[in-house]
Amino acid sequence: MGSRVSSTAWACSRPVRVLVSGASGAVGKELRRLIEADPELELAGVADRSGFFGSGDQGDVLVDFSHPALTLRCLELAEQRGLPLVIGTTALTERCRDRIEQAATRIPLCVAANFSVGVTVMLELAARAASALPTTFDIEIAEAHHRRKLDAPSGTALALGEAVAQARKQVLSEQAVMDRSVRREPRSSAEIGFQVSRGGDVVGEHSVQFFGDGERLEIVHRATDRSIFARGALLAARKLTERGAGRVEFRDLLVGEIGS
Ligand SMILES: NC(=O)C1=CN([C@@H]2O[C@H](COP(=O)(O)OP(=O)(O)OC[C@H]3O[C@@H](n4cnc5c(N)ncnc54)[C@H](OP(=O)(O)O)[C@@H]3O)[C@@H](O)[C@H]2O)C=CC1
Ligand SMILES: O=C(O)C1=N[C@H](C(=O)O)C[C@H](O)C1
Repeated sequence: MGSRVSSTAWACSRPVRVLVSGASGAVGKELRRLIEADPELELAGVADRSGFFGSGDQGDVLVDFSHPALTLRCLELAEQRGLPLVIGTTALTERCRDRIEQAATRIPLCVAANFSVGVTVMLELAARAASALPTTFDIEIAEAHHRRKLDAPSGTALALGEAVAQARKQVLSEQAVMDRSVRREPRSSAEIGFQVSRGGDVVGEHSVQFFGDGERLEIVHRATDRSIFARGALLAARKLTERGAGRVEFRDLLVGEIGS
């Protein structure tokens, strides 16, 4: 994936300059490591809690894996400078989401809760299973992450919830059950349940379970190396530098990179 030569790099015969937001974080470190190892990429500037990009940081694309407060500043900067923007940060606020819609009319944008190839395919498999199985099958989504993670359920778990809800023509917010301990009633088949585990150094695990009578179908993804997210985001970054304004889904940027 990462070894492909981007047409931008050829056309400009210089590396693609990447601004990294959240550079001191776990994914930010992976991004910096991959950029430094790739002659077609150059680290153009960094931002984290202690400082934002300077006026001298001239980039071709901005990649953000940080916190919604920093994401908002990245959206403002990208819009001001007309920079393509990749957002991996999860638990985005309504303000961020509104700003994303606004920015997408002016700059190329890719926002995904999970930049791994495996989860991108899993989202499609989960939707397919939800529409293929009878609606009597009960859906539960489970996720586990490292002890440092702030948001719950993960952005990926919520995206999986959206995928299965849409496939069943449901609205996730009306069917999501986050805490069963406050309920004293049998489960309805329309519910979509969520379970969250936090501990240790788990990179990220997600499962969608379809419980029938006498059978259970499970779709599981386990991330064991955080570089998968950074690699996917840098692929998106290169591709965005070749596109015009508008929001694009990560799965659409993978066309031609992975199987159909
Ligand atoms: N889409 C995907 O594929 C993936 C998404 N993620 C998401 O990316 C984000 C970052 O994850 P991860 O790298 O593990 O997190 P870390 O906690 O390791 O890093 C967070 C980064 O954001 C900065 N930051 C945190 N809070 C603030 C704040 N209030 N204002 C400004 N900057 C802040 C930190 O700066 P400092 O170090 O100075 O505190 C750090 O650079 C999360 O939202 C996570 O869910 C994670 C993995 C994959
Ligand atoms: O915070 C993390 O680590 C991760 N966050 C993303 C999410 O919230 O879905 C993706 C991945 O699972 C790792």
